[in-house]
Amino acid sequence: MELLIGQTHRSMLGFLSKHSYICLGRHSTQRKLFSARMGRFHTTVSLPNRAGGENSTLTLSTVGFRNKDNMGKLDKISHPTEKKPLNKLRQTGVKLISSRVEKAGKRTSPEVDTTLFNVKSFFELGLSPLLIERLEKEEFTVPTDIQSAAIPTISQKHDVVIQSYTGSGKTLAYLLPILSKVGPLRDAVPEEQSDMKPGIEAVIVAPSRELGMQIVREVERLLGPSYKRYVQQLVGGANRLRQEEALKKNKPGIVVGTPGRIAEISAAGKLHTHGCRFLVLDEIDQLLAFNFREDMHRILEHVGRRAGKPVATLGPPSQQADRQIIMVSATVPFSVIRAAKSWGKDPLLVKGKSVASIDSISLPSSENSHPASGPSQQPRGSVTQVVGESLPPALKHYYCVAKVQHKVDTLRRCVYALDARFVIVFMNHTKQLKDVVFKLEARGMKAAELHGDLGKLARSTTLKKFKDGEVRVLVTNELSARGLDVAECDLVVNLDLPTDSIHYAHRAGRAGRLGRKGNVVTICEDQEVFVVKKLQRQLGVPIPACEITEGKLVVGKDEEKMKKKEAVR
Ligand SMILES: Nc1ncnc2c1ncn2[C@@H]1O[C@H](COP(=O)(O)OP(=O)(O)OP(=O)(O)O)[C@@H](O)[C@H]1O
Repeated sequence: MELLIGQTHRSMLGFLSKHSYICLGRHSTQRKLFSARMGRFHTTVSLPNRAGGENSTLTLSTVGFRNKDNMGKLDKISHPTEKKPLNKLRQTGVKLISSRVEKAGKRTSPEVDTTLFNVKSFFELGLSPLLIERLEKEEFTVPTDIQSAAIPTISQKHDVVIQSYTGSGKTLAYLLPILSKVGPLRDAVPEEQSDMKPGIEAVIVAPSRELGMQIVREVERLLGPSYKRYVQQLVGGANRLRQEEALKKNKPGIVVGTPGRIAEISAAGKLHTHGCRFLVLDEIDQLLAFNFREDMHRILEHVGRRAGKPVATLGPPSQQADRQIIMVSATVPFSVIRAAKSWGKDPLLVKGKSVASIDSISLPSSENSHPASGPSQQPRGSVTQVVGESLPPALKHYYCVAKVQHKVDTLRRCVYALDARFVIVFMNHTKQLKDVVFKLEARGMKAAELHGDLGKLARSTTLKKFKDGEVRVLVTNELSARGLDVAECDLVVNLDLPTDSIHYAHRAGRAGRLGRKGNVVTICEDQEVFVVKKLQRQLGVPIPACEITEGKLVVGKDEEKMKKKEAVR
């Protein structure tokens, strides 16, 4: 068992405190953010954005950083309170304050003003009125932290990496600013542009069909029943001809798909994305994996590429395209930072309630030695964050020692002990899933398997049954670890150990979504306990031992006693 990421990410604990926090604005003028709740404007200092010119560089002086010495200066440019109509709200800026700044050879302590990220309604984020209406209809009222920070940043046309824990609402964080700019719910456009048929305006790439389909459903939900056809799925495993026909007939503005299928249809000349404005790479760290390399190359070369210019003449990858690139994941290793530096223009890292310049993040020397030309390498063992930050705060973690022949029974007793209703069980080998399902069903527990070898229909039927509560235990492999959103999932069980803490985090994150309570139980053999201990150290969350006694999950103080008890079973 290889656990690779611990040392490096521990050394990166202070990473965010090392780089600059800066202020953004739509134009290079001062911006005001209306806070309906506070009933006043906040002043922000602006950052030259992409629209403002490609040569504009981010320097601390151009962005008006705030430290203890210049705080007074910033305060002096505050403006009187005043209520503004909705169109003024679209001028909303995102405030980024220097956290640590070299000044006279001395570093000042971090000072991050997060007031602008504390908005209490989507209305305050400057989204289009039609989209706000749709959000209200769908009962989305309060933005999550990551949405409050990411939406204005993306609206300001910045290339971004969005990092926030699993189940924190990252999908809407990028969908809303996109739908505010393209499609039937967008902001009003100048009359001369209103008749233009723009073609594909946003390409969203996800590493699995399930995640792709889930994103499609989220877009459809936002668009409402009348405009569903504005989004088209291009996932593998589905009929390609039908997808191509739908592209021709419906002329969608947004496509969502897996790298292979998007690249395939694009190579066949059936998908025209040169004019595309947004490229979203969801679960970016997984999309950088070797198996996606060729397809990702094609996508990056073609989506939003300036028409008529061969790639070779366009210079570095970041200057080859007019698109805005948005990369998203709960876990952001250095490979993602490297990709963002290479493909983005002055990219920003939006993380929780803060925004920072990615260009100011220095990569370890081994990472710098890789040419930043594409997603060819997937450096492991380095992350820009404590992986524990990608875990929902309300999740509880335990491990339970069991002999291999008792694992399924322990699982069953664990489900009863926690009275869990929606259980996702992770295993490493597809062949063993069926056996576990068989054993659970034999003991009267409704279970089903989900893995990549099943056809698309079987996969979606199983998933639907699970979401509808017809199946209590979903036995699956790594396929379901990324992005799968079953809101009610209250228990995740690792029946096999995950390969590292990043995999642990994504598996665990299927439970405890959007602030809900949830449990993660790792069932392992005695000789595997040291791996759990290592995961615990790397994740920075307690994973105490537990046992199932008399129908209850008992958290053990005396771990040795528990191991001995299991040994005599
Ligand atoms: N502002 C909101 N109000 C209510 N529900 C929301 C809001 N934002 C998102 N949600 C819901 O929260 C759930 C989780 O969101 P989402 O799947 O985007 O999380 P995520 O951060 O992308 O997770 P992961 O990292 O696991 O992919 C979804 O069901 C989504 O519809």
